[in-house]
Amino acid sequence: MSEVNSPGSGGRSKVTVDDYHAAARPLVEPSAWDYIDGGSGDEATLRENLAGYRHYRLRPRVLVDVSRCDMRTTLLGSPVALPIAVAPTAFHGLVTPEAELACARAAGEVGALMVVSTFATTRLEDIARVARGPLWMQLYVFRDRAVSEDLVKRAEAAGYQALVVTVDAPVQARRARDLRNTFALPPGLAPANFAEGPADGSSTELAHRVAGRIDPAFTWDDLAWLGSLTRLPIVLKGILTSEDAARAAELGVAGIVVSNHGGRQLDGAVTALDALPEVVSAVAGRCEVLIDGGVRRGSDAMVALALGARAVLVGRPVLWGMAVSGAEGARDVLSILGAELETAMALCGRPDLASVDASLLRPAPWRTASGIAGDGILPG
Ligand SMILES: Cc1cc2nc3c(=O)[nH]c(=O)nc-3n(C[C@H](O)[C@H](O)[C@H](O)COP(=O)(O)O)c2cc1C
Ligand SMILES: O=C(O)C(=O)c1ccccc1
Repeated sequence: MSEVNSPGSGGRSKVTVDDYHAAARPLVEPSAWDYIDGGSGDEATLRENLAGYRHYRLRPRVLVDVSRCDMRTTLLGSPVALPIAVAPTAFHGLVTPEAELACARAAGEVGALMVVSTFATTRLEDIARVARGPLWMQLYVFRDRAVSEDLVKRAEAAGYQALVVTVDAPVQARRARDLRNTFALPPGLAPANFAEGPADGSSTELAHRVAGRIDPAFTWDDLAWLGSLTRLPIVLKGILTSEDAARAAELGVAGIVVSNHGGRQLDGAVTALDALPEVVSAVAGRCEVLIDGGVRRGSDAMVALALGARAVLVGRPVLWGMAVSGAEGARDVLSILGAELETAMALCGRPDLASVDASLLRPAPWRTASGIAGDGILPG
């Protein structure tokens, strides 16, 4: 039983990821809350990311021995206890003083992979020191290539096992909440991985100052340069089409994260869940395919796995957990998702990840009837 139980309440107060969402809100400074919770444009894609998981119904099989459900897998060769990983999110210091160290400890305790953001508020070496599970380093490629090169070398030296290059943010989207709030990091908080400190806590319009250093001219042709810097496998995060997925696979990337950046970049973009089948089919097993955006239940993760994802990443929920109770809260959020996935697999008669396949799903009836998607929505 978790320590996050409030004493005398007669039970656990937070048993779902949404419970953490509600509990975190009053604990986070309002402009930081908007930065975390918000999206771009009309936030249509942000909403769709959640709604998209309701487009499927489950086809449970029964009389299968589910006395033990095995959620273990590997991600680019690293063993993990569950196919649910921590997405890279900037500035963990906004939600807990232990910042990324809390997150790394939580991921380690549950045996999950953590992807560390370029804009972490803790040095990547310090995160590696407390980590007990695999770490991947998320990379933005900057106009000043020497800054990115330094990050790559340091990540490799510190034992990170892959580079996750984010490709859906050549420019920062307009996020109305942040613009209205003139969102800035509080004094004393800054990205920790740049020697020269690209933004100090007192700067206004932080996102633009920091994101303005990202090189909008970075293209496919530059990936060879990146590959020449490192022996780490390269994962591209933010792919949403079969065309780009095929191109990535041809270039030999090790993985793809199908993602619309949690509805924070291109508003109106397809959901990652909708894009997943075409990406899986285009790469045809040549690289690993992960997905993120809107996973709030273990059963959501199961749907993504059934559509061909090897793992899902979760972003905001981990931040909510940390806002409530640091490492303990993040661990509880990941544990809740793991327990829900395990239960869903058992109730579907799928005792291991290999048995979580497209036969588990059918489109929700309204979705077929409305003609939004009928034939061809499911792979195979
Ligand atoms: C507060 C916040 C900061 C983020 N920072 C980064 C980042 O630095 N690099 C990156 O590639 N993605 C970043 N993302 C996107 C996440 O990696 C992920 O794609 C998204 O949060 C997944 O959606 P979810 O929050 O619904 O799980 C960020 C997301 C949030 C919410
Ligand atoms: O906020 C984000 O989603 C993000 O990816 C980002 C981009 C630049 C600086 C900090 C975070």
